[in-house]
Amino acid sequence: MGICTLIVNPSSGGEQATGYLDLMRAQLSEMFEEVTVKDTKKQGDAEQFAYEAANHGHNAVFCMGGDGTVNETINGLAYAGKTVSFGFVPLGTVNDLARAIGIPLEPEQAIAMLENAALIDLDIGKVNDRYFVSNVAAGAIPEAVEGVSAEEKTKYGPLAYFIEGGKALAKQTMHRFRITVDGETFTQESPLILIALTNSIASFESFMPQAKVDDGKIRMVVFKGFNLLDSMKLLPKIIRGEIKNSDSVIYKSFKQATIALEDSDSLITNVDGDKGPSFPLKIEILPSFIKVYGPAAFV
Ligand SMILES: Nc1ncnc2c1ncn2[C@@H]1O[C@H](COP(=O)(O)OP(=O)(O)OP(=O)(O)O)[C@@H](O)[C@H]1O
Repeated sequence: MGICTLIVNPSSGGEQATGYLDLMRAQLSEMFEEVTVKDTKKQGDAEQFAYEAANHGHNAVFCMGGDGTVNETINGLAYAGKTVSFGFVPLGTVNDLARAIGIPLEPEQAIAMLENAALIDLDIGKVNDRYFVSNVAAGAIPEAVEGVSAEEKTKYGPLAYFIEGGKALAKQTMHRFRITVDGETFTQESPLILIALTNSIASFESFMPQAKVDDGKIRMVVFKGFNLLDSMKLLPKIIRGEIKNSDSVIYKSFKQATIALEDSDSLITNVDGDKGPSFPLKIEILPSFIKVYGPAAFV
């Protein structure tokens, strides 16, 4: 049966984690001989706990938290470089990876799903020295998202990001990027670059419908500068999942890319919802890097 660690972020998703702990522990006890529970206290704890669990021979690491906790746990496992399965109960505001795999967003159902779960191959990405499971963004929206407080997230959910993101895009702060994707180089002025591993970005499940979690590819959307008319045309395309066909963006799918900033060196990036590394960015795919517990129907 093996042994596992359960990492709990008590602060995530409006502090619900502790309320589901007993249920989760009971479920994991059915699946593993021994369950070690670790509570995070601050940034970096989930990564450290996952790293240690992998190095101490645990067969699986689970976490309960938002996208930040999922990202940290994956980073810990990736740095440990051991074959360890991963599972999670989504408790955040956005939960892009859960949406991508079809893990129920209702915590009790996500826990119950583990009873008959399948292990699903998951690609992960690497941006500079950080790993990611869902997305990397650079430009106006990440700058704005940095300003979204925990209170706003709890109050408005994903809408908080859209309100701030919309305000930022309206300001149209453009940057000049030099981008190389799989050996092809181009430059483009853009207010926003989005890099996606999953179909769901910032909880928008139809953003990139063609993205599969194990297709060995990363997608990049470089927005060109746009006026009000362009954005009115773009929005229905985003909603219908057809953004790649829009004249207002450059769309690429790739395995490896570099993105340099030509006009300044201090643009904020966002990786899986939290602050990411600085430019230049080197991005690559690690195909089917880890196995994640997901609904059997997904396979
Ligand atoms: N005990 C704690 N108290 C306060 N903050 C914590 C604690 N443990 C971890 N953290 C912080 O919480 C961050 C991650 O939060 P997480 O993303 O999991 O939840 P969330 O913010 O509710 O979800 P989302 O990112 O989807 O909005 C970590 O990066 C860490 O900085």
